[in-house]
Amino acid sequence: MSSSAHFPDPSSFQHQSDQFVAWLEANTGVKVNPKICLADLRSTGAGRGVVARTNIPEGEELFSIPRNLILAVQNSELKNLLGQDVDSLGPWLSLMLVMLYEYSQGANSKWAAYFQVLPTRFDTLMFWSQEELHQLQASAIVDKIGKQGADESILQTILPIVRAHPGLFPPVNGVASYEGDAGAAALLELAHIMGSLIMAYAFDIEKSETEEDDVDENDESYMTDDEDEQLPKGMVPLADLLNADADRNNARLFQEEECLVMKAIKPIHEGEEIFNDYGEIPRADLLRRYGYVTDNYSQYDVIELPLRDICQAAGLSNSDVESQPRLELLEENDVLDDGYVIPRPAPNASLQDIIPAELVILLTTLSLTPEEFEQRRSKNRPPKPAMESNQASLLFKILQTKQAQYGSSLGEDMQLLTSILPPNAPASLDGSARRHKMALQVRIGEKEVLQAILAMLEPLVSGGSLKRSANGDADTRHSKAARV
Ligand SMILES: C[S@@+](CC[C@H](N)C(=O)[O-])C[C@H]1O[C@@H](n2cnc3c(N)ncnc32)[C@H](O)[C@@H]1O
Repeated sequence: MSSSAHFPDPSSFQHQSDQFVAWLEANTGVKVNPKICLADLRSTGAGRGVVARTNIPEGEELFSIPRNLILAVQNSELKNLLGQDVDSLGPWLSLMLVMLYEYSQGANSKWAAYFQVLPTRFDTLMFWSQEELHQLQASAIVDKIGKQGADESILQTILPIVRAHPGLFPPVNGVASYEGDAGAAALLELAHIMGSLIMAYAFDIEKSETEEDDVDENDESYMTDDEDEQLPKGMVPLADLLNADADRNNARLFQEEECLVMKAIKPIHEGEEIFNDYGEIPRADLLRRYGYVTDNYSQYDVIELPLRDICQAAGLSNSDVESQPRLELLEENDVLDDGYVIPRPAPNASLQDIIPAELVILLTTLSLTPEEFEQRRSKNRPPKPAMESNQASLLFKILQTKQAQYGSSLGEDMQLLTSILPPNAPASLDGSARRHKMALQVRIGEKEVLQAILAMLEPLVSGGSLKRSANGDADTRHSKAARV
């Protein structure tokens, strides 16, 4: 979140905040602790946020939102009006459809005042131009945006429903109709706003004990994400106006039987911002899902190595399991992945701490001589994960190749970052400059991880043998090292 540019009517920013709080407090069952307030943090690039007016002790309730005020499928009239099971669309698309419906009702929606404080523009990667995405260079995050899949889901699932019920979904924002290509494009744009709000604002809503546990197993077509649970999603007013901070997290949402309650999990001092937590996510994911980065998430930065790149570095012609017996052996034994994640090494971490065992097994399998591999294959037994010089050399080569794909060095990027943002520059940049800076931060983090792992591998590589690739090319000396 940046500045005014992200909100529909920035000139009424404070007025909208006041109206939102007034609406919220007018709802039965809502409790807002007078020790907190909604603050304008646009000058720091954080949009709205919640701040403590006075000291708050640990454990104190900050606010409580009754379950019936959550913007969710179960609370919207749409499920009664549509004549089809909205829940069956899955957590993402069902909430998207409900939000489209409620947004289209304008002032008649129960959540009209809530929509007024939600942004309509985002810096999440879904909205970056090709030129802006190019700034992320070789980051694996570029392949995870899922824009095409999201477009398809919206056009194939949401658009037909909207077109079949023009009375429920009157076109908004000056659009004449959702028919034709122009109508489809308009709906796509609006649906992406709702999808992005869900991605950055929604909570997974645990069912209360009295509700039936009838969760459907549906595909999450909006996202290419990692969520495997299928809890319904909901927009929780006020709870989602808390910003997040990896180090300064001081509040948590507790899902109780009747209400969702935000509580202080640490003493909070007067004037301090109240922060939620997004978990241990790398800055690349922070950018993809939430559209911002801060340095204190750099501790969670990772480097991701696609299987394709590993196979290429090992001299395989492709990474198709069917045509590569070595991959087939691993697949059959359930130890093959599409890609491998290596975290930023903590101080004093060993290779064993950071290199996933599955990756070491892959490196070992790719380093076997043809004879060794045939032995393994005949027993259908993959090798044990042991990081020796061969594996280290192959990984070293893979990481060097990855490093070269970025197109600029860590040193060059650091210089560029300083030139973009001298120490006394304002905290918030706007538009493309802001995106450029965030892309730089992400790729700097990944290059730092690469450099750190290369340095850790160096002694094993130089003290050990030469590389031995999948085709069994020469191996000279052996040196045992870390067992992973
Ligand atoms: C759940 S909302 C929080 C409320 C939001 N600030 C607003 O004004 O609507 C999440 C969004 O807030 C912004 N955000 C959250 N934490 C932030 C932080 N520490 N610094 C800057 N922006 C932050 C990001 O744009 C993110 O997508």
